[in-house]
Amino acid sequence: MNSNMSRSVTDTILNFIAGSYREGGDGKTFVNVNPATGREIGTVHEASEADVADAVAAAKAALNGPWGSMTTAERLKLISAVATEIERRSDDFLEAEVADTGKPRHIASHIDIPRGAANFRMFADVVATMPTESFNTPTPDGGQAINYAVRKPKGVIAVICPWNFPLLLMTWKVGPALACGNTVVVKPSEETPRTATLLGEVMNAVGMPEGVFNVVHGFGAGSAGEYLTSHKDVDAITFTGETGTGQAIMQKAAVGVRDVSFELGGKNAAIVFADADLDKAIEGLSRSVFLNTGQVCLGTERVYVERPLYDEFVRRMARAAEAFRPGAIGDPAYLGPLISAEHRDKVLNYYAKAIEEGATVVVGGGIPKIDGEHADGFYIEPTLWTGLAHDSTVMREEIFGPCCGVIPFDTEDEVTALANDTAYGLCATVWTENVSRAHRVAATMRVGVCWVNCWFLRDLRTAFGGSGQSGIGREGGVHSLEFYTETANICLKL
Ligand SMILES: O=C(O)C(=O)/C=C/C=C/O
Repeated sequence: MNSNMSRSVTDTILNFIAGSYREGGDGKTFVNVNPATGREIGTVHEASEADVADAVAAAKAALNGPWGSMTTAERLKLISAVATEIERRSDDFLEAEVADTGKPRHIASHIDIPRGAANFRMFADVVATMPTESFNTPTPDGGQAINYAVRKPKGVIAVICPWNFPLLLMTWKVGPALACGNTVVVKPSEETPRTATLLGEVMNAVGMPEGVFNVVHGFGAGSAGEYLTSHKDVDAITFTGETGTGQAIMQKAAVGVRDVSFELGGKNAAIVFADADLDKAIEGLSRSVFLNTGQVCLGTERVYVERPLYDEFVRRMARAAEAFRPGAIGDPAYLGPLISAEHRDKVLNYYAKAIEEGATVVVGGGIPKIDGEHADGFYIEPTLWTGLAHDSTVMREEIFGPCCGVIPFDTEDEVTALANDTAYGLCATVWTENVSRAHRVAATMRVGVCWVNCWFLRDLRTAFGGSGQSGIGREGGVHSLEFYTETANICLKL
């Protein structure tokens, strides 16, 4: 499946069930659009309820078949082979990801695709080296017993993944799920079906038993996502996306008491103290606000700057925002499109709301004028606001676009209260050269991840996830094992 930006024909994107590609049983399809041009470039076949049932049945059969009877070493060898095959086909994954998202090629080639391979390799290592526990237990009769733990796969995992880092976020779940011996049924976002579908070719190429990895397409109510999350043979559900969708999935998971792992929305704060290294803070925050056109769950949308630095910070951040060139494909400063016209309308509504709420638009605020092939792409201006109240809608609700509001503060207590004044709790960044203050303030942030003088620096072994309405559970390193395995204790009387 090779996609290029100026395609005339459209690709056919199929479901992948029990090792084979298939159209949807109900004959339903939906269009796949390239956000950089606004043009249709594919036809996606929706999985019917029967197709989803077939996928779950194939996943269950694999658990009770060749996959379940494989030794850990054999299983991990296959997982590592998947990573190698993704790397061998990185160009195909790059084309597919860029076709679906319109994101700059350097982001997809440096972040999305390498993480696709890393997420498999990482968890093969974790499972291979992860110890369990055992205890020598003196018994009341003066004898001994041994207690030891064993980790078992949970079973069939439903993986519902988002459109902003499609391969990265799907494999961040599929990697540990398979490494721990589970099987998966993946429901990619309807906006970005390509790389998950392409991964099926990789699974077949390495000889993964059929049914271990399945992909079903669909969107909205009464479709694949709903069939999957309510299927009685799905043992657990992992999801990354908006908090509202998470709540709906959680209700489905309650039937049958299935476990969930959620990475949800955020309204991440940055705190910039007057003693911060301003070059570092501007470099880090211009990435955190504008990378992937602000479509990053870990991105920053509210910045608090200590008053003495405030004016200089706003000036420097404005320059950083102006340096981006929406729609200028091939230009190093290229800023990609938002994922869809609907999402751009949502972000534009917040741009209008900001004006209503008294914002000063320092930079941006609208749709850029773009000629030529990308005139109909879903581009938007990178935007910087001052003058917004901390409790304004724009400073409280997740926008998921290339924009942020900047607010001055005077004391450490004031700013930690402001940063924590949110129902979310995904991540935060703190910028200061004062080491004690860095540790102190980072520890007070009610988030899952706090970066100090950096952003999106990822060690895949660390605990990763959100507090409050930003999620449930932690992914990364051994933390993923808590969700993808059931630990059993065996007590043996000697
Ligand atoms: O880096 C990761 O493992 C991860 O999950 C990134 C999430 C980005 C969400 O937008």
